[in-house]
Amino acid sequence: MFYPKTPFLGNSLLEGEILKVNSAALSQLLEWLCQTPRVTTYRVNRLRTNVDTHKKQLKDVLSKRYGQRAPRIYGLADLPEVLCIAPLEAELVLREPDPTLKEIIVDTSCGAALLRGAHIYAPGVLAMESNTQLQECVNVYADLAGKCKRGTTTRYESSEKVFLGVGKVLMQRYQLYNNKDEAVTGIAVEMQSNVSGVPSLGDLSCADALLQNLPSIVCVRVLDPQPGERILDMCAAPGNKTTHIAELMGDNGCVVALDNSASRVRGMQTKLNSYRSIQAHVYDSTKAVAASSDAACPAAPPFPCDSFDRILLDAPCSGLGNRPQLLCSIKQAKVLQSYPNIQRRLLGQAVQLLRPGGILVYSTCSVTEAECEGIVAWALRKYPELRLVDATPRYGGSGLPLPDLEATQSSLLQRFGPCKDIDTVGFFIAKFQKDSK
Ligand SMILES: C[S@@+](CC[C@H](N)C(=O)[O-])C[C@H]1O[C@@H](n2cnc3c(N)ncnc32)[C@H](O)[C@@H]1O
Repeated sequence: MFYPKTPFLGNSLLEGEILKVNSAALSQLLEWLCQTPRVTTYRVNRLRTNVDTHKKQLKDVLSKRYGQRAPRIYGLADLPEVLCIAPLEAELVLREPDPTLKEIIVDTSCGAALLRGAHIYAPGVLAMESNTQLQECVNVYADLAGKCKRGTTTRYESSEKVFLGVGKVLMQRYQLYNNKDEAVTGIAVEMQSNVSGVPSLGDLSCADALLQNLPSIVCVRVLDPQPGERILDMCAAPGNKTTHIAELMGDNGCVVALDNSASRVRGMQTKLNSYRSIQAHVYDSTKAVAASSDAACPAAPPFPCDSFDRILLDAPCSGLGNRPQLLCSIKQAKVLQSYPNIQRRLLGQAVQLLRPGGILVYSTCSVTEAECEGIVAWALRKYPELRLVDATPRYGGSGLPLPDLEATQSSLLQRFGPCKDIDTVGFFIAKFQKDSK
């Protein structure tokens, strides 16, 4: 069965941008990006509930679905708010399509989500064969070639379609494609099983617990927010790290959440409203430093220099760490090359806004040297007042070596990449401290 070994379908120009110095590690990285992280993680909101109570609720859901063979739920030593769901036993993992079933085709981003346990939402369905009935089981494929037209009624033949699993149809063709006036929403196909072995449960996020990638959880732990502090989250939407910051502070202190996308800030507002410590603003963080530093610290941006105890810069990035990537949506090298520029501008503002002795965490869900270690090397050159501190708790590996980053420095960084001990998305975390004056 065909399965990609690179998300770039052999676009060597783009591949060459990813690891320019550590190019020997590239082919392993590309293949790893195409594979699915098999452990599911939820972050429990311990301001609202107890982890054991939530574990029991998850256990009930899994037992109802898988009976005696329900996958294990377990915690992690340094992250008491985390619950992990193990993958299914090997015998329960689907390998081949059932030749008696009809087919549906989904786009590659929908395909990636279903490999991580999601169901299929209506916009992701490209093709459904005629006469497919409600409740009928179908083989689900992703279209890597990008040539399947939305609404196709016949079987889509392509050497670049990838079998992903079997699902039960909840919406028929006319519901998916006949309504030209408004976008169709909701679950179109409920997955029964997939080829990755991640339980197909859909997103069980609720006010008590959030489905979140492990490195994102580790990132906020590395920031180590403390009750009563003033903390800036410079690129906050959809607010998943912001709420974690507030939870670790016991909702006691001030978390300023900025994002330059009005729609994304609107989208996270309801979630943030239940935390009294969080204030969100639509704002361009490349302009977050006030021209004059005379005034007392205002409630809204721009802010005077030295205003924050800790800053999280979870920067806009290429997103190349997301897994699985069946097909990368970035097609041009210049798009990849554009990210370090905005990352440097945001980091420059962060250094000014941080008080002496304060902590700055820089993170990306990317794996390119330029967006990760390259930014750290640049920051250490440009801002002598910054020094690296160990990015703990440590679940990922060290940073990659670069000519202008000493080995002792890269060992303080945390990079989530191909690794035998932990199977998660690609991610990068650097922790800096600003010298006390
Ligand atoms: C990686 S996402 C942040 C994810 C978020 N920290 C979380 O964990 O939920 C990057 C965000 O940066 C925002 N962004 C991009 N440029 C920005 C800018 N100049 N100022 C503020 N936010 C920006 C984007 O709108 C996007 O929401």
